[in-house]
Amino acid sequence: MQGKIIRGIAGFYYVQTESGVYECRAKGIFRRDGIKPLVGDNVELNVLDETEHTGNIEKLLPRRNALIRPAVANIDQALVIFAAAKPKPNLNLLDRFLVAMEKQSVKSVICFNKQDIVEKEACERLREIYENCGCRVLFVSALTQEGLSGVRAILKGKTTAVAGPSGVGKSSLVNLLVPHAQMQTGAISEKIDRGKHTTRHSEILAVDNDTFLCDTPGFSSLSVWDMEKEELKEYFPEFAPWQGDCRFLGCTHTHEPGCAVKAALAEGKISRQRYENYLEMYDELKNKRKY
Ligand SMILES: Nc1nc2c(ncn2[C@@H]2O[C@H](COP(=O)(O)OP(=O)(O)OP(=O)(O)O)[C@@H](O)[C@H]2O)c(=O)[nH]1
Ligand SMILES: [Zn+2]
Repeated sequence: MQGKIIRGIAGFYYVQTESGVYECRAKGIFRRDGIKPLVGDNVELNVLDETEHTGNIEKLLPRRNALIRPAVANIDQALVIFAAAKPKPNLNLLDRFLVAMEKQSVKSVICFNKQDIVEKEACERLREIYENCGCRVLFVSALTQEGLSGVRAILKGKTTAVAGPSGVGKSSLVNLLVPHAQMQTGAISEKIDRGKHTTRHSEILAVDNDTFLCDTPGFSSLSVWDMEKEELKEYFPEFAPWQGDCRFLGCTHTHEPGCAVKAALAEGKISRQRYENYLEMYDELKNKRKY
């Protein structure tokens, strides 16, 4: 039987199949291939006990991708949720997340929640900042449910990593998108009490048979990346149209004369907010060996 690992905890993997969730071990896989199964992996499993719903994972099916942070396989896209206000969106944090996803070749969709408590102008401002960043930008309200059908359409048929800082309404949105979310996680936690005391791992919620949401904890630990400072500019898609016009090959767009990215910035073609966050991250990467 085939299924998808939706949760991994204390050596057990919970595999969603057509006939429900199976609690599995994966000893053979690790011994044979040295690969640790990830949440999101599609697997071939062998049922051990049909009434107990236990099994053994026999084989990992080929992975499309495997993210390091969050540790999850076969992600199609990321939905990054911030509040348009309350809390005021930390755009520096948002840009860090977008960079982390770009680096892992995963497209992000930006979702600003709490649309109901902000003026239209505030939304427009946010839209302008992110209009050229290569991501779709959605405005929603978990309170009024405005914009929710747009989110549903984007999720349909895909496995989406959902991320966002605390207090932005992530749980409220996930509960609307997956009405049985509480039940899905509750049922598993009940079976394995220890789960409550171990560190939180990524877990996947089934919206329907081919639509999955992956709740990704650890959002604030995005400060150190494994990259050279020269690489960072690749992850700001709005720089791409101008990169080739800089005077110097390998221009970092920070201090060089004849920089076409800075010229585009001066003309308002690149968002100042985004550019400043680029500079800040660049400095951080430049200084990282000092720490
Ligand atoms: N006005 C307004 N308030 C909202 C909306 N969505 C959520 N809230 C409120 O914002 C607060 C935080 O919502 P949660 O869903 O718990 O947020 P969270 O992001 O899951 O936060 P953590 O549990 O800390 O991770 C709650 O008081 C919600 O009622 C919204 O669309 N509009
Ligand atoms: Zn340049």
